[in-house]
Amino acid sequence: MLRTPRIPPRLSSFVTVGVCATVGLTMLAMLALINHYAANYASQEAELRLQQLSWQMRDSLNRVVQQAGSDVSLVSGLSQVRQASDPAEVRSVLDNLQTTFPDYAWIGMTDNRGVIYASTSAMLEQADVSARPWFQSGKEGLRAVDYHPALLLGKLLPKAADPWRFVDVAAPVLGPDGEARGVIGVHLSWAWARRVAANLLTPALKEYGAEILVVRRDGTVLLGPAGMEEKKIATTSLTLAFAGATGALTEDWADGRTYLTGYTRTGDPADPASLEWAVLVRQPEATAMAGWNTLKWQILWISLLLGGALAWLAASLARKLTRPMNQLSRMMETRASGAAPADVAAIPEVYGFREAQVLSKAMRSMLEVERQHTRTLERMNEQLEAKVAERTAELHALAMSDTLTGLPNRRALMHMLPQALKRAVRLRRSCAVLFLDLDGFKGINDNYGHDEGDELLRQVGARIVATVRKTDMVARLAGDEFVVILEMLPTPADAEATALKLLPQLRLPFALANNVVSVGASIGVAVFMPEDPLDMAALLARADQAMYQAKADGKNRISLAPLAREALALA
Ligand SMILES: Nc1nc2c(ncn2[C@@H]2O[C@H](COP(=O)(O)OP(=O)(O)OP(=O)(O)O)[C@@H](O)[C@H]2O)c(=O)[nH]1
Repeated sequence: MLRTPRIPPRLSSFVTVGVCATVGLTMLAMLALINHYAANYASQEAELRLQQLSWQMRDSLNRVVQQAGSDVSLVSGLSQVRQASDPAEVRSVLDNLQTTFPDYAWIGMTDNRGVIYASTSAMLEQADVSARPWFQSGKEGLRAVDYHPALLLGKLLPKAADPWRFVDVAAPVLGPDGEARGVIGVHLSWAWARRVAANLLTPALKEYGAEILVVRRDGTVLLGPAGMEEKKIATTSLTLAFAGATGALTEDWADGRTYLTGYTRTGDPADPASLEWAVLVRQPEATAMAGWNTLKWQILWISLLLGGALAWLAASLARKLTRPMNQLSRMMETRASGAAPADVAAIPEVYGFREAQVLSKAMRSMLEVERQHTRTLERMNEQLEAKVAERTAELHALAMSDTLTGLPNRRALMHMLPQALKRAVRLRRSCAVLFLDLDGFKGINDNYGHDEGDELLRQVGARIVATVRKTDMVARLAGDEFVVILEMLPTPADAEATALKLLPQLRLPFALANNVVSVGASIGVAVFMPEDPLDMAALLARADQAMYQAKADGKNRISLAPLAREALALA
């Protein structure tokens, strides 16, 4: 089976596809890398932001609880409190302390039995709080008591937007003798924690759905989004925070959404004056990554546009780079197909790049050399043809002429006689053949030698030519035989007249090299009439027979052959 040879792709297609594929693959690789690294980066950035926010919240909570602890320690150490004999003295100190930090909702001092001895605004004085955890733990030393709703004070304090919730800090009061005198306790309004959270959550963070949660070890949300407070949660971030870790992660929450969550823990488990809470700052993943998603689509579109532009640029560049090669290859194809350009100018001189320039120059010079060779060959061919024609003419002349006399020979006669006959028919003018044979020529040869005989033949030929008209043809057949063709005869009798004119001319003496000789001639005359058949052989035969007749009649005379129609009649 014949296999069609595979046609390789054009250089421009090859380069264009190659460059476009490279650009495309590079763009895809870049997009994949950008997608991977930038998404990771965006996610890490968001997580770090949430983690930092949780740290800020943690630090603020720790600071306030510590501050409360310091304040309680300071007050419990004051001599006015330790040696107080009048509740008013202690109350004035406590009121002063409250003014320094309005979120101290209530500060009070008990006696050893747990009865309020003095308090801010004398609120709850003489009330028994011995069962309250802050009193119980405060007797032991500086202690913090976790978030709890207000019991007794809830009714006494002014109404607030949220129900009163407290965090308590308490410390024992020792008399000058070192004996316990009671406990000082501070009820820290939870509003403070809400304010800290509100301050940390900037409008931008709120807009992107960031939320701060403060959660107790049992999972109860102390502070958080509406609807979640005082409800329990259980998340990985919560577990990690209470395990003492801090960081951020992506996790699913009970509401079915995925959040990025920063987590940390407040307080110090070894310090009873501190409070342990988990601080979680969460943001829905969709909003946290919204900026990145927008950016991703922008990058994708820009990449596509850039890729398209680059591919177009690459294709244009490839076309520009390969155009010179294409021009050259097309030109070579044209030449190879045989439709060669006329000259060197048809091969363009290309300057696209060095290789193409070198190639085009080489091709131009090759073509120039080829053109010169062709011209030389053409010239040589012309010369050869001219020489052949010359030689052919010479050979033709040689073949057609008698070497001794230079007159046309038998071959020439055979060639020209038919033409003469055709002319006679065409022009309706008769022609004639004189068949002439010298008389006594053999004797000249025998007596004076062959050279003298040759000379005689030359002079006889010349004399016949000189006697007849220039338009008449004189040929030497062989030996001492000559034939004269007479054309355009006005009448058939003119042939006889010419023969009679020849006889005396040939009888005149011939001056040879060494001798002067005289010969005669016998001439047979045959006339061709325009209506005669075109039979050259018959015409010659009639002339020949007439010549023999002249010989037979005594030589040195003419003999007229019968006309063709007469000869036919005789036959
Ligand atoms: N010198 C010379 N002689 C030739 C040439 N060709 C033929 N001859 C001679 O010419 C002679 C011709 O013979 P013939 O025509 O019989 O001789 P002739 O003496 O003319 O006889 P008739 O015709 O009967 O008068 C022969 O002796 C040939 O040898 C030639 O080229 N040169």
